[in-house]
Amino acid sequence: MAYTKEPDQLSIKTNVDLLKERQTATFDVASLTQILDGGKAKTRRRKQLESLVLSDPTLNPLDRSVDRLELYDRSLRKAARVYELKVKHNWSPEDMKMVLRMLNDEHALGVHEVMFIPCIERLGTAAQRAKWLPRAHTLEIIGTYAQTELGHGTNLAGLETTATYEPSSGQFILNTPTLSAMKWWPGNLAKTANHALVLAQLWIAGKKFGMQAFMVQLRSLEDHTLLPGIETGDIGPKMGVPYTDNGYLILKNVRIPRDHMLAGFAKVSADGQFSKVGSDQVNYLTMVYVRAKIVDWAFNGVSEAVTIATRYSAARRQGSMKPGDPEVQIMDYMTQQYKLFPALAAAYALFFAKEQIMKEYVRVTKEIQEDSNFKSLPELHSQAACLKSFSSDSSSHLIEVCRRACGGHGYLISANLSTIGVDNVSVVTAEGENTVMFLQTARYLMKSFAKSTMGQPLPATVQYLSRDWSSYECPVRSERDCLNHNVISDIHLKRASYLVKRAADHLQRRLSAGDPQHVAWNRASIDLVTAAVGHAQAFVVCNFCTSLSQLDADTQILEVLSTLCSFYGLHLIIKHSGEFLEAGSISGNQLELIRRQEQALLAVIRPNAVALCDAFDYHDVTLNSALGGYDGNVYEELYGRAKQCVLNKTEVLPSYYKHIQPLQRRLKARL
Ligand SMILES: CCCCCCCC/C=C\CCCCCCCCCCCCCCCC(=O)SCCNC(=O)CCNC(=O)[C@H](O)C(C)(C)COP(=O)(O)OP(=O)(O)OC[C@H]1O[C@@H](n2cnc3c(N)ncnc32)[C@H](O)[C@@H]1OP(=O)(O)O
Ligand SMILES: Cc1cc2nc3c(=O)[nH]c(=O)nc-3n(C[C@H](O)[C@H](O)[C@H](O)COP(=O)(O)OP(=O)(O)OC[C@H]3O[C@@H](n4cnc5c(N)ncnc54)[C@H](O)[C@@H]3O)c2cc1C
Repeated sequence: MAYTKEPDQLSIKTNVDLLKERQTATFDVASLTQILDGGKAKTRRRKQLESLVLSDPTLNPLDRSVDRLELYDRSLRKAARVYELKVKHNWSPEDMKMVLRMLNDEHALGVHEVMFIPCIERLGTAAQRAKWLPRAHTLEIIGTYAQTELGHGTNLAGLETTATYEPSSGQFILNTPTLSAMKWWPGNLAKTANHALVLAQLWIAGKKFGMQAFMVQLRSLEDHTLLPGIETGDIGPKMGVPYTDNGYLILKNVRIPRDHMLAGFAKVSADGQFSKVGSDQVNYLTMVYVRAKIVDWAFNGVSEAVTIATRYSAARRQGSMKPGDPEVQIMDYMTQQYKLFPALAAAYALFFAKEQIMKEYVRVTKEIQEDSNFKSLPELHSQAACLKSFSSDSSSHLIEVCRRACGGHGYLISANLSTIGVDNVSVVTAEGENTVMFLQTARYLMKSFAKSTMGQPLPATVQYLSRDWSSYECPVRSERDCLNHNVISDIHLKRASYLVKRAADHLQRRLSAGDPQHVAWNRASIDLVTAAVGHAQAFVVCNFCTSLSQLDADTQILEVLSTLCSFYGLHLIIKHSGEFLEAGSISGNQLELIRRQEQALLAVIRPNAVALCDAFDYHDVTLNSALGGYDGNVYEELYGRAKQCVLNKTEVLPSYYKHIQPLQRRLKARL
């Protein structure tokens, strides 16, 4: 099977059409891969890890169509193996990131890795970090992040789990007071974790002090049995991520010591005095981190899906343009290019967006942790919220477009597009439901807009709101003008600024009509979400342009990416043309020029499409797709995998002897 081979060794057998596609590339794929990896040394390191990890028999992906228990067992086996290798080879956090990405079909310990550990790192004191992190890194303690409850996920103020401080014993007593207060959803909670960071309302002497994070041991470290007062279980099968044991948790008078409240920013003294440093929202920092990570996962999802669909579209021939002519590669159809290339462009746009938001996250958390400076937190929250939502909305849509672009074969599990899609769609809801997150950004935009009208300075991401747009005139006069990145950026910023003002005006109109603030907010919320989406798109497009202007790459790579960037910006304008026209960003004539240029760019992108996917450098094992292998031998692969299907294990199945043969005999006997 091709998925056990090194892609580099496959060129002799490669599908001829794919080979030709690679010959038309105008840039050096390996150099672009190095840029995407963050440098030559990182590519080399990733390749080293790849040959170690992906040739490991325990970690080799298998068909997913097995039962839940087997899936859980297999993914835990893989996770255990990853940790064994991590300790053996002393992998750095950067190495772990690469390994998780190459094994992206299963993350049995995902919440431990992505939420539990980061939460201790961000919200714990130095002593707490020293106490728990080494044990977490060696899996002596396996943790979950238990925040969401049956009754409340979005509205954190509504969480009902209580942690009541008792000065006489110096302990917190944790309780689940109602059915709706039971924790519901946390990954790794049901069966895997032996500890949980439980987010609960802190009560001291009858007074509530808001949500805090408490370290609670759930299971014995000897035999993994549940401790007294703890009830957990799995919440049942889900649409995707079947390998994760998302769980429920009921706490009955569970006592923990005072130093088990994460106290980096809030403390309870022995006699029950509560004190805090900086913003209340600092407890939400782990969520900001995961939202930034989700931009990265969205990038992974789209880049994988588009690699599969593009290679398949090069290898697949069906129909001819002119009757009697040989059949064409399906990628020759313009409509097919119009499915694939927006996804390809979005993948690169999201790559640069995730780089930027992660950089900001590191900068701002450093300011918070080292200088107790919370100044940039609101802007970071606003950006993480809208980018999380925009990227996961885009990836869910585009992965499905890629699946459909593969016709009937795209519907097979062996194409792996359904799995990539259904896993990816979970992050539309997880870590802050997208509409709710867009509304958080809108809240920041409304405040920023108000500041701009008062002439106050604004942070970088919203500075465009302070610009005087009254003299703006879109300079597009020809199709060629449409390629200019400054022009494209301005068109997007003008539209975003209009949508923010439109939402602010709506809000003000409601308030002037006498609506209380919360009523006005709800009535204006559709426009508010639209404004946040426009803001996110403008950011992603401008950031793509700026990132390219700063990129250290050869001219061929810059040229190809520049085309892709223009296409992405123009495509979004076409998709939301009504808003751009209404905003006065462009005129009707300019819209027509943009449409022509957008479509003309498909032919410019086409020769590099396969190479741009190759540059993501996904190993065949990681893609695990019969349609998306590097060698493009799609039919051999489909047939090979079909032969492995459990129904094909015997020529005649026992079910035939059980159900059909006796019936046939009975029916025949009646005649
Ligand atoms: C899920 C499976 C993933 C599969 C991935 C598939 C793809 C894989 C591909 C590649 C893989 C690569 C390897 C990766 C390995 C993967 C492992 C996966 C495992 C981990 C997955 C974990 C995912 C999910 C986990 C969770 O869901 S945890 C729970 C998350 N919960 C939420 O997000 C709750 C949402 N609600 C809120 O955030 C808030 O309550 C609210 C809605 C923002 C409202 O806040 P509040 O009640 O305080 O009210 P407001 O009045 O609105 O706000 C008051 C002020 O506070 C400001 N604010 C709010 N939030 C924040 C914040 N976070 N930071 C800073 N400031 C904040 C707000 O702006 C207000 O400010 P003001 O100045 O205006 O007053
Ligand atoms: C795969 C997966 C993994 C998860 N992992 C974890 C985990 O590890 N730990 C954990 O604690 N949680 C986890 N969760 C829970 C997740 O964080 C919540 O489901 C999520 O935050 C959404 O909250 P909710 O379910 O309460 O949705 P709701 O808030 O009930 O959303 C339902 C609808 O109501 C709308 N809505 C709600 N509030 C508003 C508002 N204020 N304004 C406008 N519209 C609104 C939403 O837009 C949505 O359309 C996970 C969820 C999933 C799906």
